[in-house]
Amino acid sequence: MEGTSVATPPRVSLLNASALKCRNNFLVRRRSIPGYLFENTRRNNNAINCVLSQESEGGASVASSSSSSSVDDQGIKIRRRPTSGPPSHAVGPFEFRLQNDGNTPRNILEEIIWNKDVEITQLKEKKPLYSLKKALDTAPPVRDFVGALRSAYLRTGAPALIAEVKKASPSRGVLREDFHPVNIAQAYENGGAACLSVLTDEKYFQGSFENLAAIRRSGIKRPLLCKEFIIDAWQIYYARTKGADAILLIASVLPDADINYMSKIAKKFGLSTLVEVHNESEMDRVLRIDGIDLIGINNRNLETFEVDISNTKKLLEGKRGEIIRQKDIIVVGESGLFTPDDIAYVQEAGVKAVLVGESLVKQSDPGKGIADLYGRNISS
Ligand SMILES: O=C(O)c1ccccc1NCC(=O)[C@H](O)[C@H](O)COP(=O)(O)O
Repeated sequence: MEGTSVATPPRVSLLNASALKCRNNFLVRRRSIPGYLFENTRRNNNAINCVLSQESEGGASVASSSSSSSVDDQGIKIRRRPTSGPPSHAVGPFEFRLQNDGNTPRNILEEIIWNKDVEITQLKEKKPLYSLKKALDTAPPVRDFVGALRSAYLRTGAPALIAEVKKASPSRGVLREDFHPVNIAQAYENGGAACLSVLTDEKYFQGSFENLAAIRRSGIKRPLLCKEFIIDAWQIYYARTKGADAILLIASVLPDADINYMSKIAKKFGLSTLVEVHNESEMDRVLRIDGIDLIGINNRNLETFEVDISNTKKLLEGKRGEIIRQKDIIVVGESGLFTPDDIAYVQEAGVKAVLVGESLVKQSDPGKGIADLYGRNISS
């Protein structure tokens, strides 16, 4: 049934309906965001979420964004959710899914985001924003993620290491069977990692928010990046309740207005925001967003899984590199880093930090893996 187009009834987006509701009974103002949200959310939980969703749908953005381009101009190819009708239909014992329709993810990243959309909707039902307030008030203090990277870079003269606690991934399958996140985190800290990245997505990476919380509770001193696919501001609050010190925003998924707004929410909590790009267009977008001080260049194409560390060099050349230096932005080289030559290559390109998962987590002694990766001991 390749390419078969099936007429589907026009779908009244629930979002639009709630947005109307939102406008009728709720004026959204941006004062102290977290406090404001709690002050009003009890009465209008959906209203806040509808505004966030409205922004994420590229609707009228409430948060001011320094980028004036529309969502369409931003070249974002990842669709937030299926575009029409049910994802598939069953005939007797068989389930049919039309090819090339709006309901089949075009790549793994889009599949992850569509799954995340459903997952977060269900989580928000169970734990509405106002219910997180007590957990937020008792969360462990935030640690300076960017400050730790800067200190490590100055101490060692090499790119600071963000070591990733990752059991599995879509591109590489299970990386480590005997996966004990706290032990791995401890080995990373002993080996000289400046910060840690903890995968919290369960379905595609076998991670969890409980891993993040357990590492935070264990006494590990290194700041923690919650490696989650963020599509809704609620996830920022939830990550903080689990002890996150930094969050990840992916430019190929989020419009500028969402990156702008969500990074401001993060800043309200003292969290750092790592904004991840993969190509020149995404880099140019992010460089126009005020207040971004940490940019990750992913050498892995999250749609094709192709990994090429020259991508880091490409995105730091010329004017882009100049702007980054002028704005004192820390750039993190991410993915596909296995040897001292790889580290030297991205450092030469201009990164001051690297994010490394596979080449470390697969080691029987991940701490020793760090010394092998750098060609020397970088622990303090
Ligand atoms: O790694 C994947 O297969 C993947 C697929 C879709 C979205 C994200 C994915 N990985 C996240 C990362 O970018 C890596 O975990 C991180 O950069 C570390 O990469 P590596 O050192 O190559 O494990």
